[in-house]
Amino acid sequence: MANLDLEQHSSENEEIKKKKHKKRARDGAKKLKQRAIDEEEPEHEDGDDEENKPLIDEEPKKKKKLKQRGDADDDADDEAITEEEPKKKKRKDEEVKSEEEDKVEGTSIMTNETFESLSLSDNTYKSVKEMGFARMTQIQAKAIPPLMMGKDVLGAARTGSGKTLAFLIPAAELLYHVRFTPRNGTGVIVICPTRELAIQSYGVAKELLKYHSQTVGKVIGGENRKKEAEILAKGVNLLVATPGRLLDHLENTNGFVFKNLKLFVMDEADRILEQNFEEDLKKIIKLLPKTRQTSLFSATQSAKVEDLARVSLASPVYIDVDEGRQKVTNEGLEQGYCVVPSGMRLLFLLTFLKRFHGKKKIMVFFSTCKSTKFHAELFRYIKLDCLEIRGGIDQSKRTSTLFQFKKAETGILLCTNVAARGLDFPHVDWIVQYDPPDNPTEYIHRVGRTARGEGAKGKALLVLTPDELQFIQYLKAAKIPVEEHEFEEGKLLDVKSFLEDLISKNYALKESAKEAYKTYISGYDSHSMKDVFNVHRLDLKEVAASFGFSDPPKVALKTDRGGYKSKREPVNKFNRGRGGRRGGKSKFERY
Ligand SMILES: Nc1ncnc2c1ncn2[C@@H]1O[C@H](COP(=O)(O)OP(=O)(O)OP(=O)(O)O)[C@@H](O)[C@H]1O
Repeated sequence: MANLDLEQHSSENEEIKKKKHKKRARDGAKKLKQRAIDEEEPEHEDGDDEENKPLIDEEPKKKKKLKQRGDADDDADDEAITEEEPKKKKRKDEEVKSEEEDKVEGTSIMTNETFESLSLSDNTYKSVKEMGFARMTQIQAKAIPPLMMGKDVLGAARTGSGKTLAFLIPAAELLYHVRFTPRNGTGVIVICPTRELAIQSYGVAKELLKYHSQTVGKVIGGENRKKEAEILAKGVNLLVATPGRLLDHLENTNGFVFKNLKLFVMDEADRILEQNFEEDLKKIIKLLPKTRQTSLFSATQSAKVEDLARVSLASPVYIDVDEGRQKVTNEGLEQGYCVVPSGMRLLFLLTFLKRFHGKKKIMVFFSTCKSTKFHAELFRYIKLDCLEIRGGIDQSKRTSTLFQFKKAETGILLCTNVAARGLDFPHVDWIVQYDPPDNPTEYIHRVGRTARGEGAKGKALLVLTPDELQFIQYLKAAKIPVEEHEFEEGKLLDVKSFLEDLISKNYALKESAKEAYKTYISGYDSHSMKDVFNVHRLDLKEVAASFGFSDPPKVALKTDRGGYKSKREPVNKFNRGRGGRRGGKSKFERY
């Protein structure tokens, strides 16, 4: 690798920095070390000490310029950064403000149409009312009537805009009107790409059907297959499933009655059609009764979804709520990016999380399971509480974490893309993409975990290395507004040598860091946008530093040295302006 000069340069800088911040280095390491030992140490108030000062300039560069000229309303923004008032009250004010702004701009996800106007059955209407919803979102107003008329629908609407009820309300009405009983078996199947999303949609379906006599169930990977088979044999009228487990039951569970299926729904259809599920889906569709209603929903669409729609939907109604919008992400979402040299990434993340720990609700995305695992282990070791959702964790633990983070007012969730789609965690303050997404589509889904629902607000931060900066052009081309935040290197926690020392001496952490380092590189190698994320441009010494190593560890790296091809998806009606490209086939399982 031709990085010798850079390495030398960075080590010289390191020396200068070390001297300059010698005292702070000692203090910082001491503090962190102390916290690792002493759990009882109280949290500092915002701004009380060095390490709690904002790491990044939380105002995007552009806004700052405006403010200097006196054009911007600066107080509101400053408040958002140094908020002292209770979180709930602040949210309410923000929601009211955002709703007003949305109305002016005509970009609200809400309509003035009411659920009452739909002439729903009393039992469905009662549940919707109890959920606290009176007016419909745009996708609900547009999709529910045709679905209730028995039409096939291909529906696209931005993240957090109420797609779940858009397909579940017609499903509940259908089962009610055809008087499904457990003896009739399954009348509606909803498939979801992840287990957590299936669990969540099952929860919404149960709530919606709680006054109906029809039964609701779920079959998902990682749960007890035999128990599921017994429940299916008793008759599940509305079934929520992940593709692999559904196929397994369709093929092997004798008592599973699906010959009466009336409606088949694919949530996050574009994700389901990606490589891991496409084969399963083809087999599932072959096994299901041909005369049925079908609908596909997602915030982002792909050419494959269009192809599937062409072959499996009969005269479908195409609904694209956001067509023609100037941006594809939510109004209440403030999106920024930070350029952080590879070797400083870990310190950056640690400093960021320490600042907001106990005050904000934060999701941090990593590219691989092993990297998520390592960071969770490291953070817990140094008493920075966090939760994790990723592959390789027992499903019951994943499920309890899902509900724990849903309920939490504040907290940190480290996760892979397994949490990128569809999950509805209330009031997430920050989405941090520590490892960049594979493409703009994945970016949209990740940031869609915040600013969800009517008038909600949230912030998103993308961490890029200087070599990855070109990704911003792709985001802008996909109508995703991101602005740069400056961060001050001098505000990083000066605990580099403390972490290196810790990791070199703690066997378990060291092994975990090695695995994380290895999979980070192989994951990087499997990026579909090779022009932006080129594994050959990685400086391994710097990468190693971001896993707490002073030198790259000796691990066997399985990277493709044979050159790269960019797998771009042709732009089509549904991906135009919504990411525009889809992740190519991954050689490595990234979550
Ligand atoms: N009519 C409504 N009025 C107000 N809030 C609603 C309404 N319908 C749904 N919501 C709320 O909006 C949030 C987002 O809904 P939902 O999870 O269905 O979004 P989604 O469009 O499926 O998002 P994603 O694309 O991320 O899967 C949920 O908290 C839901 O309870």
